[in-house]
Amino acid sequence: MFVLETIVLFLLVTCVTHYVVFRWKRQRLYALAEKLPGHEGFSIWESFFMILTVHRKDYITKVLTYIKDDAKITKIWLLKNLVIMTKDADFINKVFNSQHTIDKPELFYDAFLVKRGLIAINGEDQKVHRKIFTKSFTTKVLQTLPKIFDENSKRIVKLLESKVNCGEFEFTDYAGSYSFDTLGSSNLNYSEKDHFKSDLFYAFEKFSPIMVDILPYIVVGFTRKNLRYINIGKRIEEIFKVFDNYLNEVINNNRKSPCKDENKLIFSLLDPKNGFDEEDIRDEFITMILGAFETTTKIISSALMMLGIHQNAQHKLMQEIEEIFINGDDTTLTIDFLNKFQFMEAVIKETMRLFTVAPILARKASEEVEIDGYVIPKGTAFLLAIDAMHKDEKYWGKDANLFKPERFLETLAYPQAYAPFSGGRRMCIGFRYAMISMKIFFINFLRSYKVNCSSKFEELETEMTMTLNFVKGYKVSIERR
Ligand code: HEM
Repeated sequence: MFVLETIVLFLLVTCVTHYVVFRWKRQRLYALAEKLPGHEGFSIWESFFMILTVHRKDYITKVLTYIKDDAKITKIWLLKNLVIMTKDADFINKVFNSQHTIDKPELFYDAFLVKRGLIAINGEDQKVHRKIFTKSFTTKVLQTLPKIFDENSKRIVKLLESKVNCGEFEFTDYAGSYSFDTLGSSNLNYSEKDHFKSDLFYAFEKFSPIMVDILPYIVVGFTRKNLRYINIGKRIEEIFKVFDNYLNEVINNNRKSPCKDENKLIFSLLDPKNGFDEEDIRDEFITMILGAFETTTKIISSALMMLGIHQNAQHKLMQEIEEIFINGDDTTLTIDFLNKFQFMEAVIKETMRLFTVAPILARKASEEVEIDGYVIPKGTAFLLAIDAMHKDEKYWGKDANLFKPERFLETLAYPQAYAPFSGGRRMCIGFRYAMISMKIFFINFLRSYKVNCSSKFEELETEMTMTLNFVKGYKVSIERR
């Protein structure tokens, strides 16, 4: 009996000591958090309760419902983590541009499972990786892309012939194949194979929903290693097997006939001078495809749905395309030539505003930092609600929820309220690349086909996971011009 009492007492004293030390070490965090506006009583138990009761698919949406409309920022506690949420354009831009909020919080980004990839990597390593990859996205390099993208898009346009007058079909299969091919043939040297609905294509398609599924596990401290024993972890391992097989194939091919173009990402990844180890190479390879694949695919597909629904916008865009080509312009696709398509650019920008493919971005305070008069404790995570900012009437007017590309032909009242590619030092490295690839796709596609969509704009339902998706898919029908 005495032994049992001693053990219980010992455990009790250990727990209390741990708790007291834990609280003591975080004194300043609690003191500063106290002064921040927001949800006061979100205890550890409530956080657990939310994780257990909310469907994973609605996890992010649920957290965002705590954003207070009348406050610039709203704090919540997610377990032991202090999180600040905001949809305020000025605050968001200050976070983008502060040198103390460049890092990404592991709390959310560990779910990407690519710790060494540019999307999740932090600190000095981020600067080194970003510098190395920037040379693949310079204007000089981008100028070589239109020719490659022209060929890629013409292949997809040809593939689409089988869908003419065949009713509605899922467009992301085709847009996805295009996004895949463009990256493969321009930067990653995996173009020899046709990736239309290949294993690799499907592995990437499955990867994004899985990241949301594992988010609650990551928040409570699971890693890829200990997830392995449960079903979801097994699914992850299967996907990574496909990634690894493919990467090995690419590496072996490049060893046999090494890529000589030092501006290509694959060259930088495999160049011993850059000192990337196996994990760096794998995580960057996946990051680049992940960064380019789903984003470009979803924006191309949503923009075509918008054109199918808003036939007047499609008509206006066709007029622009015809005028530019008929006016005797050089039809060699160059960046200067693409810059002439102003209405097309407006359509793409409006689509990215309404259907922000990365609806929430996150950052972490690597130091204690003052932003807009609030002192934010070191380690705080920021959830930046870009999608909500993009639809806020305060910035976009009463018609904020309507598809109106023309607004981008005028000077925006609040340009800082638009950030589909994020901002500051972590802004999308491929944003110009993406615009070139999307414009070329639309030129070749729209010169061949008219697009229709039977969905009603007001009835389109979206769901917010790591990315924003249409619940019923991206369905359009096409007819020949
Ligand atoms: C419509 C197309 C695209 C959209 C809307 C988009 C959007 C974004 C956003 C919002 C971020 C910031 C993510 C964050 O802060 O967590 C990002 C980062 C990134 N994107 Fe894109 N992206 C697009 C296309 C591309 C393409 C084509 C590539 C590559 C060729 C690419 C590669 C990356 C990479 C590597 C990052 C991480 C950058 C860093 O943290 O330093 N993206 N993208």
